[in-house]
Amino acid sequence: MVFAKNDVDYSLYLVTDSTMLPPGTTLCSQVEAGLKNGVTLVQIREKDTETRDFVEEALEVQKICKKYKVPLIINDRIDVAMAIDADGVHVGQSDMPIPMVRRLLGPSKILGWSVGKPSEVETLAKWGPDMVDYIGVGTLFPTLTKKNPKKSPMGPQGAIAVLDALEEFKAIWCRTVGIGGLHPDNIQRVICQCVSSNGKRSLDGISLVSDIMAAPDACAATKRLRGLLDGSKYQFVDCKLNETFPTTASIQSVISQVSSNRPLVQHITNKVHQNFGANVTLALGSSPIMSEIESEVSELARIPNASLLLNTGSVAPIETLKAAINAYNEVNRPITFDPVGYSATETRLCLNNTLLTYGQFTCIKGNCSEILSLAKLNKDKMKGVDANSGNMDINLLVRATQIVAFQYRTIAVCTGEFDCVANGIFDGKYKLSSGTAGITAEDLPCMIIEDGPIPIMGDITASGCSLGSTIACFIGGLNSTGNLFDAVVGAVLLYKSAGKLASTRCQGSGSFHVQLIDALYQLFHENKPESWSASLKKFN
Ligand SMILES: Cc1ncc(COP(=O)(O)OP(=O)(O)O)c(N)n1
Ligand SMILES: Cc1ncsc1CCOP(=O)(O)O
Ligand SMILES: [Mg+2]
Repeated sequence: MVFAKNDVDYSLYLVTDSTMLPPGTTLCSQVEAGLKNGVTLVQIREKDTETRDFVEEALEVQKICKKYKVPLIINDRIDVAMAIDADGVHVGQSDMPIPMVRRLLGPSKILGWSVGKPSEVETLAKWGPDMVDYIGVGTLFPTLTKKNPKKSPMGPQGAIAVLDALEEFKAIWCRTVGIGGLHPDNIQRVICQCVSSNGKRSLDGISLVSDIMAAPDACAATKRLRGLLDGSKYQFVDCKLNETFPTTASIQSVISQVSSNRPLVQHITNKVHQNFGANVTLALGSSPIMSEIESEVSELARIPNASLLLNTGSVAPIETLKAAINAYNEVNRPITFDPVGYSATETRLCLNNTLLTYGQFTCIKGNCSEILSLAKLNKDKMKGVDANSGNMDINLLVRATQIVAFQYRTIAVCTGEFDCVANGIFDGKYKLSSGTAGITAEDLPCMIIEDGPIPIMGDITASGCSLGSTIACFIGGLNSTGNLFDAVVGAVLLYKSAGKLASTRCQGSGSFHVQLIDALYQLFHENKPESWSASLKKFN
């Protein structure tokens, strides 16, 4: 049986490994369970098996694949593939060179290549459409299955760079599967986020080993994976995610919800911000808890209207941060991420990037330097953690905010003399292969909030961090019918107006701290956004 290459379904690609079989299962029983429940492509990968045994196993698996009319790919071993007339081969960067493999296999067989960086895409594009049919993009996340991996995990952002390269070098024919550490808790996020910048391409599927091969119930495991792939809606917070633009009326509704729901806002933040953040949270009718205790994050996340603010100014142990992200993602509660000093040092860059690949954030906020760095649009290296405000070009900042929102599938906030808020959530929708149907970052809804310069805002500590507290209160306090974009824009509008009001009432930076809390308290409890001083306008 020869499979037409355009008919290959890459959506759920099982790679075998008989070293992790649970008791009472066999290589063939796990493969058949997968095929019965939605596996669409199989690769036999037996790294430590003698050739004779490998051939016999491959023939057994081939029989089952034929029964379900699913192609069988052989890992590494071109000789075995030819010997049993398999449907294709997968090789990596250190295996036999692709042109040789293609010459041995002939033009009709499926040929897959492991790709981890754009330069490898450039090579396959130069070879043209008769060489590589699909690429395994990874390793996405840490995994114990592949021994001594040569590269560190690339995360969704690394996969986006590969997808962008396929578009840049016009390898339109080439299909893609993500691989490495893929499990139900990250698959939807990967498909959602891994979209090329031109919006035209997302992964064609996911490839995995242990989630099925090590599953005591491979049928159930496969059914769960199939459901995630076909779900097409990643609801990572339990709020309405539509694309309407915020108004003062909708912001008034948000404040009413926050006031009645009194959200619990867990702060994992820097020491300087803790006290002020707690007082800002209280002023906004919410309940702060400054906890960095790993063992209680799951319990806190399950409290009604719980909301997490993760500020990496001075960090809790990374395992605590990861546990918190997991806990809030698991129960679909919002996380506001403030990557303080994002790329100011290698340490902060590594920490923040690790966390950014680790979970889904409802809102990512930063000053203009941090957002420009996140969007890879920063010209000079960040210095310290202060915003390099200067006379920034509004178009550049809006573009950067939209790129961050698009790439992290989040609501991005860029703070400075004027604030930008862009909505990259796409209503939680995702689709294999065709990305966002051509919608790009610059198409994202973006709001500008202005109230003129408030220089004294930069003369106190934790003013930027406390906008994070405000956002966390607003998105945490929403009803399930609440609108996230309204909530984040409302938080920014309130904070900017309160800052302006406080600056007119204070005698210096000491009293500004107090006046800012009073102004937040007053504007929140009055709840008359139409009378606030800051202006709200659509950018596009
Ligand atoms: C679908 C898919 N993607 C990547 C790999 C890894 O192949 P390779 O880099 O050759 O490493 P080994 O699998 O040979 O250890 C794969 N096998 N399948
Ligand atoms: C073969 C391979 N190539 C890159 S990661 C990997 C193993 C993936 O295994 P798992 O799905 O169990 O993480
Ligand atoms: Mg290999």
